[in-house]
Amino acid sequence: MALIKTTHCAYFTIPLILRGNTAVNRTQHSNTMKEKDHIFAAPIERLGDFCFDHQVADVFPDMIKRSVPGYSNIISAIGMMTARFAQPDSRLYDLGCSLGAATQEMRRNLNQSGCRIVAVDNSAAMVERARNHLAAFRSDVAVELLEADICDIHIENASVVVLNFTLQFIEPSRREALLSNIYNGLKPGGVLILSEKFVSEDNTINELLIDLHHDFKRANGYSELEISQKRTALENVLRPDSPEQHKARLGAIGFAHVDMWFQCFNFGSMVAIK
Ligand SMILES: Nc1ncnc2c1ncn2[C@@H]1O[C@H](C[S@+](CC[C@H]([NH3+])C(=O)[O-])CC(=O)[O-])[C@@H](O)[C@H]1O
Ligand SMILES: O=C(O)C(=O)Cc1ccccc1
Repeated sequence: MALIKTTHCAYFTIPLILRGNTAVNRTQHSNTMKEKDHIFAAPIERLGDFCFDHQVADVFPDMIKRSVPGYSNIISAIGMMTARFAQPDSRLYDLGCSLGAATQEMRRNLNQSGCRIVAVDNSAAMVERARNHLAAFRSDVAVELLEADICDIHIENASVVVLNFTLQFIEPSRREALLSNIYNGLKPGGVLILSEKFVSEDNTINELLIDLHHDFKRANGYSELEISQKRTALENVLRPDSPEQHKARLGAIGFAHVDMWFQCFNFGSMVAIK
């Protein structure tokens, strides 16, 4: 198999996508939402850091479904929590919205008047596709889609804030300020839904959960090469905290109630209420 050289991004310069054994020119495929993730299928000679570029955005629904245990359950529960926690005339935030899966579920379940959803991502490729994706559904709920760094936006009048597998990509030294900004922008009784990949503080359990996650990926058709190359590409950019670290930080910021509501292997979701 041919080696694919890259520069900064793990796959930045790859001109082709692979479908089974066939290399296909990307421009022939406009139906990006149905692309299968083969990004790490071929050996990559100089593996750079993982980033959310056009290549990832094109395969993202397939990638996240096959890589994150519980992802679709979490998206459904975000809808359920929206129905419970949304307050009239408030804002709902989807921070690191990617293609807008959580935004769309919030929108479908919103049962209060005068609300607006603010969906934010700093990847131009994601925002472009999210705009098309969200435009495909009929809804009376206003959605503001911003291409911005979630650390730079002002959060206000919020009843629901979603960080669905986004905080893990934020520089660790900036996480506390971001969460404080969210806390300050939440109304009393408002909720933060925080989904993350976790590291376990017990080494044996940590290794077990990582192995089980890799089994999950194997069961979803990823090869050993795909698993190991993606793992390397993610090393410097996805830095997980432990559930204990998350709980302590959210409590110290001021959240009145914090707990894990879902966990599968080393992935899970927490709820924090102001
Ligand atoms: N500083 C930042 N500012 C804005 N966006 C950022 C930043 N850093 C990373 N992102 C964005 O956060 C998203 C993380 S994916 C979220 C899935 C989605 N929530 C979903 O429910 O489908 C999770 C994953 O791929 O594991 C990407 O779209 C990044 O561009
Ligand atoms: O695939 C992984 O190993 C993950 O940790 C999840 C993931 C999913 C999509 C983009 C980046 C990481």
